[in-house]
Amino acid sequence: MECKDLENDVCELKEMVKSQNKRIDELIKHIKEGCNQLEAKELKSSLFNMNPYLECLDPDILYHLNLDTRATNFPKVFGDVRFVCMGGTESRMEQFATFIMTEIGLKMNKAVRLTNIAAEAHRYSLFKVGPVLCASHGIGNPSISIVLHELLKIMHYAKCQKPVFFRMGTCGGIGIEPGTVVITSEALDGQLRAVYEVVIHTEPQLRPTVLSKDLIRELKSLTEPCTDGYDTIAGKTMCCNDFYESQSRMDGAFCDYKPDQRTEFLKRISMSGVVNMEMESTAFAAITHQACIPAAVVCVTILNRLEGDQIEASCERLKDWELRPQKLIARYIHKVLYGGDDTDSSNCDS
Ligand SMILES: O=P(O)(O)O[C@H]1O[C@H](CO)[C@@H](O)[C@H]1O
Ligand SMILES: O=c1cc[nH]c(=O)[nH]1
Repeated sequence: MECKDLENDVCELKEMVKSQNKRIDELIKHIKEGCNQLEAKELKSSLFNMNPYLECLDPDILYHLNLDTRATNFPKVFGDVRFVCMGGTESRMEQFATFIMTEIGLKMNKAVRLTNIAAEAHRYSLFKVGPVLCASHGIGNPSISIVLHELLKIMHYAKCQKPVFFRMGTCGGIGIEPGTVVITSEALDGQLRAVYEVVIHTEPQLRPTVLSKDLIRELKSLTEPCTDGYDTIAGKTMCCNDFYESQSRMDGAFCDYKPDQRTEFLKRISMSGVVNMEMESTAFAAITHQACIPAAVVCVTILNRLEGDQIEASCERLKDWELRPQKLIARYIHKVLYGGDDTDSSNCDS
């Protein structure tokens, strides 16, 4: 390489570092200041269809997160949140919070651990890293729906602008290599309907499960097939209300069907485009859609259900696989924060 080329490269690199540092400084300033109080007074959150009776509550107690609107200044503490990342377990979300901190250029003393804001409630975990809020949601639609209600109220009270929600999970793959990452294109319930059923006053209400097509496209564009070393695909997800019978496993405590019925079921759903099964995507998609929040579900397959029911991968392998959805979502967040991208999409039109 010529000296001149080298000099040019160094100059370019210096410029890049300078501009990144500037963005990081802006980010830190924004976090330190929280929401400008004056601005916050005039602003409303960008969420739609919120409960009109919330205005009557003073305080509103977010019981499962150990937060209340009188004790916490929501705009100040949560006003800068732009990304809400959710996953089943507390340890995954703490790990992601620590990972995303480095990814977005924030630092913490190595001897210090992130604080779980919701620890005292002993239900879910909640970690805040600058504009990223990380929450665990437990197992199943009822569990994720409770924490989603409370997270949406946080966004609403904090007057958050255009937050984007992600679920990063594990799942059973249907006919795909374990370790594959699946971005959900459609979230279907156990009857293959693109709805989330909520029974209110004994009547079932069917709410559409709509995920952001823009976000799916954007996430797909951030995969690096040649260097990632695994596939990332988009496909339909079946959301089941149970891990065993609803997912047609033969290894639950009860089993009223025969192996050939299991095979027929898995092949049938595979033929209809289902590539994976998990347990929260319909509630996640419907609830975020109801508030017009763009959202995406990214799960790693930890077994191929056409080959068995038991999860036989080692703990090390599972840990490594769990990182895959996290890396993709981190790339998205990094791009939005530093790539000059705009998250200006809502989840109401598709
Ligand atoms: O890995 P998480 O996010 O918990 O997701 C999947 O794993 C759990 C079952 O083991 C269900 O919650 C399912 O949706
Ligand atoms: O098979 C699986 C694996 C993870 N999560 C599920 O719900 N099912």
